[in-house]
Amino acid sequence: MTGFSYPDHDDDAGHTVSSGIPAEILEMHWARICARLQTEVGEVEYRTWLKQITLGPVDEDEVTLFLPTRFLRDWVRGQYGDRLNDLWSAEIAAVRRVELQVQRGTPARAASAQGVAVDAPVPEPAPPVVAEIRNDLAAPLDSRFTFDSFVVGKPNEFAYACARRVAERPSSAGFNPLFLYGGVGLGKTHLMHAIGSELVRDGRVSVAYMSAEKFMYRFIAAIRSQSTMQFKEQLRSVDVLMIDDLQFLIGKDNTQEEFFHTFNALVDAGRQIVVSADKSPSDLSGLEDRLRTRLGCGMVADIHATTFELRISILEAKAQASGVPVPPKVLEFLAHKITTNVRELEGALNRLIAHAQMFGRPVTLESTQEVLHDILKAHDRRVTIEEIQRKVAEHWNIRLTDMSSARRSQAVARPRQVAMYLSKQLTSRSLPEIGRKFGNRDHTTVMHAVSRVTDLMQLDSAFAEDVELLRRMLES
Ligand SMILES: Nc1ncnc2c1ncn2[C@@H]1O[C@H](COP(=O)(O)OP(=O)(O)OP(=O)(O)O)[C@@H](O)[C@H]1O
Repeated sequence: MTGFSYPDHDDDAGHTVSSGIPAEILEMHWARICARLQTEVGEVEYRTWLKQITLGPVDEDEVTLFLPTRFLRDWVRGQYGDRLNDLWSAEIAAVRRVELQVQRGTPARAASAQGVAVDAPVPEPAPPVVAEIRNDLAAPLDSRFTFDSFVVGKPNEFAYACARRVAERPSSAGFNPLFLYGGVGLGKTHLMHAIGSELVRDGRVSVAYMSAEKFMYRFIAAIRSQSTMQFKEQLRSVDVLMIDDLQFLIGKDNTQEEFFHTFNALVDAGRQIVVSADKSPSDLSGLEDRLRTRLGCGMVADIHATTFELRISILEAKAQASGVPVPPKVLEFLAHKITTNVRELEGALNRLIAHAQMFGRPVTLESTQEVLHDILKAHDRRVTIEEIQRKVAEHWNIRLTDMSSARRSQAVARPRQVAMYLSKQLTSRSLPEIGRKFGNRDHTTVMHAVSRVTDLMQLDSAFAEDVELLRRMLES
């Protein structure tokens, strides 16, 4: 498949001259790539590392990007080199290589939340870093998104099993189309790329993966260049068509219509379709009924919100892959704090790891709070006594009802005292109010709990660490 093509053009803007692509169009592509990266890695991660890239010359099949220091160049290459390649070639199919170069004078901003500057003396430009772009699909697949790197847990095991099944036996009855849906950053794209990579690796079938947005742009470009027949033929010649983020087609009636026909042609010819969206087919109310009906008649698999256990497993896997030791308490802390989205969780861990590597210091709970100060703040909320009770009960594995029960065994009484202590520390509730929330206990019981926990924390460092961890998790 090919991407956009541009007529020859004499550019007069000067700084980003390419072979035939107007400078303003290049800037538009670059802006779109930046916006995509920003969504993928999160605002903070983006501002810390990626915003410092500037667009250099674009030449035939090669894009040059500038960074202000060698450190940043190496970091961006290591963490985002493949992604930049993929995104550029998805924008302009002719692009084969992305070079990352150090250039004096490009803006060096703070590299960490603490404002540690990285604009140390800029070394002579190193030889350009060249990464090859794979050109086997409509949009290249991200080589990081494989089945092996996907961590499976209760919330995603069904979707994972369906994806594996399609990768093993595309077009099986009951699995066509495969419709994956779920909230933002929960792994839909990851699974689609994993299916694609698996099929392409075996060389069994031809696969085309693209976002619904890209599908629309290509369709419009084909109409403009009067090559819709060619576009249709190309699409209908693949064995597996994967369209990501289908909700983008809501309200785009002509593109929906085209997709519907492509869909029918492929399924009728026994080809596999994989689609992702943020909602189930029946809830995608802006899509035409007939399309929704067809989308829902294969296998529909929901990726649910992550659980604490899954977040821990994902963090463990990613920390291990990085080679930087991250203490379990830090992983627990992150998994408690960042609950919405795996992308953000991953971004936070990457930042910690980068910080540890940059300064040669181990990752600790303290450094985590410092380095992720802004992210944690964004996830902060007012803590309630109920929440404290729940977290403490979870931590020591007791029943929530024991927070207000009359049971006095130490296994129950101690966590209850900790919950009272934390309620005093973290909320503005009075002692009698706290007492009432713990089974109508007297305020003197709460006072006793506070002083008992304070004493114990001084005597027993492991206990103190547990309480401290809980406090950090709950703190706003
Ligand atoms: N179960 C998982 N195991 C490992 N990594 C995961 C898992 N789930 C998500 N991720 C990672 O989280 C990030 C976001 O995932 P992905 O882009 O697939 O989400 P998405 O559901 O497609 O989001 P969006 O709705 O924004 O398109 C990726 O880096 C992905 O590798």
